[in-house]
Amino acid sequence: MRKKVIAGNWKMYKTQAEASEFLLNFLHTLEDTPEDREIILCVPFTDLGILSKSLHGSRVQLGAQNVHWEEQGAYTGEISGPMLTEIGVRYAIVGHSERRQYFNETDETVNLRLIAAQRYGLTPILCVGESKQQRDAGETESLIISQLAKGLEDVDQNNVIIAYEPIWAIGTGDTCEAIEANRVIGLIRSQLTNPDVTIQYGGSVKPNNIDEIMAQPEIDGALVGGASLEPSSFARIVNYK
Ligand SMILES: O=C(CO)COP(=O)(O)O
Repeated sequence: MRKKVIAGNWKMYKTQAEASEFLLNFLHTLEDTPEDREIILCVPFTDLGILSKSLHGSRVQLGAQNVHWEEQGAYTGEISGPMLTEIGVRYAIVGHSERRQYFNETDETVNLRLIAAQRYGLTPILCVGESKQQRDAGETESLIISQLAKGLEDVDQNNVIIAYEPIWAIGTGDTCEAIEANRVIGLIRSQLTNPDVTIQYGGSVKPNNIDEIMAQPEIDGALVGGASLEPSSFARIVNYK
């Protein structure tokens, strides 16, 4: 059975005070959440310490939004795997389209980060997905196959999550049709050596579309941006039917 995983990606939102306030209003909503699903919050680096303490003993796991490939070194602005695992972080998003677009992340650096995440005991969440221009040009399939081949080289597929995030659906309210997301995720699965990898959909996931998304046979979870910032909307998503 593939694991169901709902992850929030807070991006560059929430101070420590705001993060604590979120938890006050969120954790009690998990009382009746079915055991079959895992819940992750991927938060800014500055929130990790305080959330690690507050989430101790809860069923919510902690994730970072990036991780460097070296254990330590002269890499201003970066963070290493051991720095994350030391404070209880279990997951790290790698290769998010915002990193690829604004911070020059390439398939090669994404691959290095994935391998390092695993080496230091983290489970990486690899993001792949096409732009509107690439979709309109009919390049979706070839792009995703290429991102997977390069990103997953020498990566252990027993310890990775993949998120299909079409760039045109991120932050736009323009969700990919559930059936189309299911088709692309099926394509992703066909490229893997381990068919049991958890594959999420991300891009304008909201309380009003999560049930349809999670009803698709290939989709094992969601990577949620904007709707994970508000306790009640993230609670509704986590408690999908
Ligand atoms: O980028 C995303 C999650 O990583 C998706 O963001 P939104 O849910 O805000 O569209």
